[in-house]
Amino acid sequence: MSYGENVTENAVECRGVTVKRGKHVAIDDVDAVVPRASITGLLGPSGCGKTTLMRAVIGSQRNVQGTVTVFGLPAGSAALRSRLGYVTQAASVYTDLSVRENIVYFARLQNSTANVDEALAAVDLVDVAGQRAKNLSGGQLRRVSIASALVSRPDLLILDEPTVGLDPVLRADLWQRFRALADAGTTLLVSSHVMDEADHCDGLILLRDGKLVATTTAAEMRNSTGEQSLDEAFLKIITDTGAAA
Ligand SMILES: Nc1ncnc2c1ncn2[C@@H]1O[C@H](COP(=O)(O)OP(=O)(O)OP(=O)(O)O)[C@@H](O)[C@H]1O
Repeated sequence: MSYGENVTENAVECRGVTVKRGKHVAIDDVDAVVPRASITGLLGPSGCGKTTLMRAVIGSQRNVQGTVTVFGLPAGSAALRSRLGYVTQAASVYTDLSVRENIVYFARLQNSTANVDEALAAVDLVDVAGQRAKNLSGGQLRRVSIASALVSRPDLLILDEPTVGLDPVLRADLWQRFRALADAGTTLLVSSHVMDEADHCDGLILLRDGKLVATTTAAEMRNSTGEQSLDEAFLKIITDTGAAA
């Protein structure tokens, strides 16, 4: 049985989702689910539609056909706003403010600053909380963005390429933190164009050219193809499924 087929408690369900951006079909009839309290990787080459699908889940994407439900409600419902955190590829950080002030700002938008320390600790920013954001490294800035989303304690955290450009140590550290969040009950949907990141995910949604290639796991990718390298396994899967055409 494929990953997710028998899960009743899905955080996200996409059925027959198609998104046209201009004349281009960015997402083409995609069915996929994101189980609760787990890490789902949304993987595929650059331009395959990862951001578009995430925006459909957030409810910010126009021209979405098919159905996208989040915690049983239509994507974009007002009742979902406080339950979702979305971290885009571009860091959304006020560089003139300190790290803590950034997090407090986003906390105030949610009417509660109760979780500021918790959010800073979750991404290991406590030691630099007083520093101006403009003096931070790229990896630290990325973590400020994540903390800004975490401060509202979202049930579903959507992260668009959070590890891109980070060194291997920082990448591993971030994945550990994502795992801790999932273990504590948060659902994570994480995009990446790096197949190796599949090993950190409980389940995978593989996309290519807007089409669903497979819903699977890293272990299943290796087993079904006999390839140890996930890049090679992905290539074999798209060849075998005809998605390479
Ligand atoms: N505003 C837009 N108008 C028309 N087409 C767009 C627009 N934004 C994106 N696209 C196209 O939609 C497709 C999917 O883009 P999307 O950003 O979702 O892919 P992605 O997998 O997230 O890529 P990346 O990893 O490079 O961010 C691409 O072919 C892209 O060129």
